[in-house]
Amino acid sequence: MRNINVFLGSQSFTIMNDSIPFDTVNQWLVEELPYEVIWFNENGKIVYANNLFFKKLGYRKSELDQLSIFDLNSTVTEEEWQEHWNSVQENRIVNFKDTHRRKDGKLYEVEVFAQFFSNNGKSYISAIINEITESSFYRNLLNHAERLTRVGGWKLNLQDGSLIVTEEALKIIKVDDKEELLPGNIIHRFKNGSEYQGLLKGLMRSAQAYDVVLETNEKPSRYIRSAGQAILKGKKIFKIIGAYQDVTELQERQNALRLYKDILDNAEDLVYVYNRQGKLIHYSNSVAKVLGFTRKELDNFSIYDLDSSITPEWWSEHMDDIAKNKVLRFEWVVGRKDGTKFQADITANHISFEGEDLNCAVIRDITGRKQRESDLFNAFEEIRSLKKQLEQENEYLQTEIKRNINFDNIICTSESYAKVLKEVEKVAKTDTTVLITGESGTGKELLANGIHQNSQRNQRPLIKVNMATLPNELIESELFGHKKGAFTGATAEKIGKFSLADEGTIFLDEIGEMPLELQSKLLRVLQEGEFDPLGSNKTKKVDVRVIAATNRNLDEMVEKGQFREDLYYRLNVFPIHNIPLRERKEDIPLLAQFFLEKYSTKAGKAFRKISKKTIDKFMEYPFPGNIRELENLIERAVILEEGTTLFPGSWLPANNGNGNADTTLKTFEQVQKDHIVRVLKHTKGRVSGPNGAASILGMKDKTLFAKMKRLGIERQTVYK
Ligand SMILES: Nc1ncnc2c1ncn2[C@@H]1O[C@H](COP(=O)(O)OP(=O)(O)OP(=O)(O)O)[C@@H](O)[C@H]1O
Repeated sequence: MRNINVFLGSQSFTIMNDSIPFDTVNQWLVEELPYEVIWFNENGKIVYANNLFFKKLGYRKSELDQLSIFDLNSTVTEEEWQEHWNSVQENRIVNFKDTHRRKDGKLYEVEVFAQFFSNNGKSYISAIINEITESSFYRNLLNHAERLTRVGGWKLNLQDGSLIVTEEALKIIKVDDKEELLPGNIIHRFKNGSEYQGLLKGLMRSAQAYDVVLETNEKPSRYIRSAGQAILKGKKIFKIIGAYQDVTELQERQNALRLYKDILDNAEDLVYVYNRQGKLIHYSNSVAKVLGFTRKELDNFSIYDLDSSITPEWWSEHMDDIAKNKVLRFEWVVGRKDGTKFQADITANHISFEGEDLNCAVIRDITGRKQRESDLFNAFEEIRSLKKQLEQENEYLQTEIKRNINFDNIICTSESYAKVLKEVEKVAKTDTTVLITGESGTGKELLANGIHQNSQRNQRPLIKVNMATLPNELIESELFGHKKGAFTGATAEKIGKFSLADEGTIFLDEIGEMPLELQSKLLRVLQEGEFDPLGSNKTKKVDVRVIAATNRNLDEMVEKGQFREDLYYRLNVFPIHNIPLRERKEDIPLLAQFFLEKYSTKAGKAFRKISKKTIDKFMEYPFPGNIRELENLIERAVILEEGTTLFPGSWLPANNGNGNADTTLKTFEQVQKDHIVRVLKHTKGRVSGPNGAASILGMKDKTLFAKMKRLGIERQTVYK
């Protein structure tokens, strides 16, 4: 058997000459060749044509009998055909270019390889035809594609060392001489040259293909993709071919993408990408780190695995919302694998990627921020409440200052009162509740003040409340405060005196006047240190020292059921009894001198002394209004008299010395009642003002009113 090798450009193939007529395999091969194959006999008649021939020229196979070279080439004469036959017979293979005609008359350029052969005593020409226009078109197309994709090729024949390179390959490597592309030269052009050298060796020695991206040594560097493959002849490596492609732009884009991915992955915020079905299709490293899931778990997760409260309906609406608004921002509680949760701020961005709606959610843990916000809010609330408290304390202190009460000036020379002051000194240092009893004007408030000033609470206020001067219905709100709208007229919130006195002392004057129904509330503060402001369901806690005072007999009131026994015992922990002035008369001269100096200075008078006679008068007088009465008496005298010494005058009480006999027969309350009635008669029923009964009795107006009410004295009746 003799093989005939047919070369077509760079392609080559073999047909087996002895096998005509074909065996099945060979016929199939020729039939399907990508070239037209035609056999002519000596007359130019076509005896065989393959599939491509019929397809290209437009003839049906049944028309083969009528076809000859003259149909294919209308310009050929019979003589020319004969000459051609002879030439092919002589040269065995002839190669030429020609123009052929299709059935529809259209002409096309061809390259023909004609070959002479004989079979069973008959001779034929076999022509293998290739359309030139088509192959040059492909070549052109390839050139364009090479430039477009910046791909250049090379081929190295290992047998003879010959190297073929395309122009684009030279351009990519930026050299003119193709020798520069030889393995020994090219490797120096890349940063990782030794690695590339290894790849080329592997290709040449053991046909190991490669496809890598190399970075050039230039400045700025470029990225060149290099792929190589071996062509084998049997087992022997015969040629190696390869391609270079400049992928700098692509690589830079990829580098940038990698950078973005790195940034995303290492961001503290959690980044998720979900699709419409809720599938988690991308997530940053932080998601696994913060939530505690493994990557394997997350890879198979959907939004429903991460948040069981989400339903498909909700998710679908959420995705619609994001698609409509492009960005949505909201707060959400995010759960971790271990069941713990954190407050998050979520920004959900709509992304349309390859025709799919995606939700890229950036999640920020705002637990710290929330805590700071709440701390700030609480601090603000505290400041607001402290400010209010300070304002009210200030207001209170302002009124106290206006009242001009002497805090430190306790005058004493009597032994009996010195004992009282000793008790005050002892109890002051403790936090014990003190009950000061004694008649009106004996200096109970002064003692309370002394206790507070000498206690550890003296940096905080001493808050005073007089039960007798307050209408019953206001006592509760005055003591415990009220919320806005707690009762008609409560137009604003009011902080009660107990709150104002927090960490300080409260002085509850005339405690005996406290309404029974409120006594339990006071007991609760004394025992638990807590109370509920009017109209509020929020219990307040306070740390207040209580000093109570009364001029009434609480023992008796308890017996009569007018005062709670438990409260009485709670108040009476440390009783201090203030002695009436008539029982410590030795204090009168000193007190009188003290008040003279005080009011003289105030009125701009020259008084320095009190005459012996005046003092004697004082000593005879029982002073039912106690020290306050003495003080008021001197104040009045200083206004009325002139000079440096205070002599007796009309300002002295008229009944001076007379009342003593009667008082022994009557209760003190009765004496008080008689005295008040007498003074009221004297003032013609007037209570207030400089010549009113309160002033003469040395009492505050309100105290006198309260006293009159308690003793059943009616102003009008008295006057009539
Ligand atoms: N020992 C004292 N030295 C100087 N001044 C005194 C003394 N005791 C009382 N006073 C003065 O007498 C006046 C009446 O005192 P205070 O208001 O403390 O009496 P009270 O017992 O609380 O009266 P009431 O029961 O009517 O409220 C005040 O101006 C007070 O300064």
